[in-house]
Amino acid sequence: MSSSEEDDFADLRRYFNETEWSSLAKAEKKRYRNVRRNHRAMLAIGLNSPVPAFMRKGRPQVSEPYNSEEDEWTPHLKRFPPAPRRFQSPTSRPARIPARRPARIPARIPARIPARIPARITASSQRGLTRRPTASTPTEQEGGPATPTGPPGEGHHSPLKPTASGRRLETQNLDYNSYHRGQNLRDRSRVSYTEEEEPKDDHYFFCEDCNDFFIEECELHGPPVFVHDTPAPLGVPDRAKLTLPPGLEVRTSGIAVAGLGVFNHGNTVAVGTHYGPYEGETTDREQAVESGYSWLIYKDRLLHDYIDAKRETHSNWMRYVNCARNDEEQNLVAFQYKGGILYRSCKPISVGEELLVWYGEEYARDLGIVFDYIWDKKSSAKDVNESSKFQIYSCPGCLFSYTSQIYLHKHIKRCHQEEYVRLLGAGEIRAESLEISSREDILFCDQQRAVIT
Ligand SMILES: C[S@@+](CC[C@H](N)C(=O)[O-])C[C@H]1O[C@@H](n2cnc3c(N)ncnc32)[C@H](O)[C@@H]1O
Repeated sequence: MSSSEEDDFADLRRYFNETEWSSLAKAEKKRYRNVRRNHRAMLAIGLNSPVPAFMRKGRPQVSEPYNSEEDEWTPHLKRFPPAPRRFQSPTSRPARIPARRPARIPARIPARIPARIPARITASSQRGLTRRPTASTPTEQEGGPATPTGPPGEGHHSPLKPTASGRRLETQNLDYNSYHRGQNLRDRSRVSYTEEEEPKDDHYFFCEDCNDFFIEECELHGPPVFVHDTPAPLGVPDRAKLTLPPGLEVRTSGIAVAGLGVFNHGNTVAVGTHYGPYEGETTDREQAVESGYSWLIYKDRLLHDYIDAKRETHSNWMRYVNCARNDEEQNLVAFQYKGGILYRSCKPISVGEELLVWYGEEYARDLGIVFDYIWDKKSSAKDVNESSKFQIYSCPGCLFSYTSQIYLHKHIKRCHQEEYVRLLGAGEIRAESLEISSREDILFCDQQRAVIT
């Protein structure tokens, strides 16, 4: 890059003033350009890429040059939470899936899951952390370090981990422990950091248009739009339905086996519309795991609550929102805001369309929810009528279900040997079509036997 190109920072003018820019070394300027280019490239191909710290609005102005390790952690930059995660295609997961463990609670949550408890409990991906210089002595609680030696937060979690706000605590700890600071050969003063929970790490909204966080209002699009619940006294029968905001209704879901769901019957819901908070009773882990209606709410790194909407008398309409089975279907994102769970529309929701949020892969799996493993754009469920055409093929031996019979048969072949042999004998399965390719994401269940290939 020529020096005039280097000095022309029009592309990065949003993020630096002239003084800051001129104080940067050539390599640092190049690096910021690369970071921005990579971030955009990842977004362009549909990957979840947290907005690099220097590109976030509201970053504090600095009086010294930016640290070139900013992408990992820059002490003088305030850290902002990573972008909320969206539906993650099951095909992006490793082919082999751990057997189901009944005690797991999904953090219905992407980690914010909007992280769910392996039964719909998840951690908030909208978590940001700051650190302050101090000595660090790791202590253990819930299997994780109280004062992790490495930085958590954005940019360091695998984008393939399940959670939009639904990351599991174990995953977080793993990330802390496995984090290694990049080597920097340049002179710099070294300090050791103890992690300090940024007190307002769930005080951010996210603008779907700018792909950026904001606190009170987005610079370009203003304050967040909220649709409020209809007030209803706590404890009255059917309270959850009474709280439905105007324009929404509860009726049989377009997903064949899902029970009730929430539909838009008012005007088209614009992108960036907020609902919530999710209402329910604070409960313990055991009950949350059993419920099917709980979210995990992070209070700080080590403490969390479980909010359970099982009782219709003590919850709101959000308990009826079902889980999207694929990217196309998802029109709501769950995230943690000020200690509660909000849903935000991530695409326009037409009249007649069902509201569908992503619970987090693990939680959904624990609930036996069907994913579209062989998602075909041509037959995508764009509306309720189409989605109700889905044929569900359920495994007689476990909870897993598929939208393709051949995938169900492959699952039976893999996990339920006796049933497989029986179906073969009865002529209900034809062995020749059941080769399992390494690219196929066939679920293992806890009744898994020998793998027959
Ligand atoms: C939070 S509740 C949603 C409301 C629920 N449908 C009802 O009638 O009360 C979660 C439960 O709905 C069902 N569910 C949600 N999404 C589903 C999906 N995509 N496929 C199948 N069942 C689903 C599961 O039984 C799950 O335990």
